[in-house]
Amino acid sequence: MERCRILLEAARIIRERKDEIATMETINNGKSIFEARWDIDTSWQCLEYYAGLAGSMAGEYIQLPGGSFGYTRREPLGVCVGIGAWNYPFQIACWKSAPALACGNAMVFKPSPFTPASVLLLAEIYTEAGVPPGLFNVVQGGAATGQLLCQHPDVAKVSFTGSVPTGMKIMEMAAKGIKPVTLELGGKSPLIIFSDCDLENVVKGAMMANFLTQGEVCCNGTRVFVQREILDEFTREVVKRTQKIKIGDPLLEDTRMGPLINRPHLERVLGFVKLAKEQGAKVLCGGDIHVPEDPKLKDGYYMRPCVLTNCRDDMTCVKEEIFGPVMSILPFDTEAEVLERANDTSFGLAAGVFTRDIQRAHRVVAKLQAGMCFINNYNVSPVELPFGGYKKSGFGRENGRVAIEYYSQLKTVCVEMGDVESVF
Ligand SMILES: NC(=O)C1=CN([C@@H]2O[C@H](COP(=O)(O)OP(=O)(O)OC[C@H]3O[C@@H](n4cnc5c(N)ncnc54)[C@H](O)[C@@H]3O)[C@@H](O)[C@H]2O)C=CC1
Repeated sequence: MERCRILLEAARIIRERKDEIATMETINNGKSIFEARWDIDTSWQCLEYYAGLAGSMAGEYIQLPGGSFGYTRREPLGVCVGIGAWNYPFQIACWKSAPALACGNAMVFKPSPFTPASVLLLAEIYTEAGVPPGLFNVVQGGAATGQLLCQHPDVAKVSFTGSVPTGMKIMEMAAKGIKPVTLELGGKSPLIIFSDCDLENVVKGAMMANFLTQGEVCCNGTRVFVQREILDEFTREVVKRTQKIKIGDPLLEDTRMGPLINRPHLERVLGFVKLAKEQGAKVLCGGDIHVPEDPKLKDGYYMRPCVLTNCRDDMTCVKEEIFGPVMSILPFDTEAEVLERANDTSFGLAAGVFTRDIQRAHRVVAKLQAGMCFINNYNVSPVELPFGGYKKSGFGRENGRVAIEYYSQLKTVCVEMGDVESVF
């Protein structure tokens, strides 16, 4: 209950300082202030959720013959390391630290060197809320710092959010110390749109699945499979709305897309668009640099969100994670065909299906190889629901009740009520 009270107080302070934290996050990452406020909301909600669970963690009592019994205790792991990506800096730190602290662990958190700032506010807030000194710590640095943390003999667990190649390295390092890991890695998720869908909702869903945080979202549904009957109508509408996205100074209220994280990443994303064209895709809009009218923004890493058509499943833009605002539209005819194509990837983070046919919706998600499936929506992230991947998108879960299992260990106690029966 003490952990609960402190986490609730931290959640209250985050709510109170929401605008300040969101502004810091926008400067940190480049996402629009509008979106940054959403991130801060899911952050304090996460603290509230685990505050609620902190006081209710319990073991099991198991009866054994002869009056003997066993019971289990859920115990903390010790010092947990959190390593974050740059796309949701504050939110990632909350999604990792809230269950870690609720379970009685300490956490050392290392943000991405591209977004070092906002997590310091979280550390300040935890201290103000009453988290004892040393229980939540921020260490700045890049890969070398991350490696030292993973290899440290006093570290009991590593929770990582980032790319697949780094995830592999983390797992290797953790293996040497037999440490459990949670890996939240990348994706190339399918969004399947059947012709019986509600078109207005589907267009909104496809935009949400592709263009939040400049498209730098791990669970984005970037392979948009559209049933052929509605292909033209959907494409027309999605292009029209994509062209209307307001790009510019992310601190302005009406901006919906800010700059990408840095120049090398912008060039990488533009490189994917160039390669897509060379491989035969057609750019229906965007995919090039955007220079805002405001002269002080002229060197910013802005690009216009891109919709690609004429795509094939073997193209690089359809196979690899771009991590930028690039949507690939892929026509399909039948349910069986689209399921096979949707699952034909080494990733498995998320998937979405839009249809008015309730039986089909559940039949399709049951067959999708993805840890997070959406029916008739996309990229909503209630903290009550577990989130995490299948296949190369990682394992372990964040959020939801199940995350408790990833930040605690189970002790079994066997109690004898009779005499010891010995064979000796
Ligand atoms: N599944 C998920 O929940 C999410 C996944 N991602 C994935 O993350 C990627 C983009 O984020 P990045 O920051 O570029 O990923 P990254 O893998 O380069 O870096 C992530 C973090 O790991 C650290 N790091 C890098 N090398 C390390 C090493 N050898 N040992 C220990 N730590 C190391 C970095 O400093 C950073 O803090 C994308 O591929 C995206 O899909 C991003 C956000 C959420």
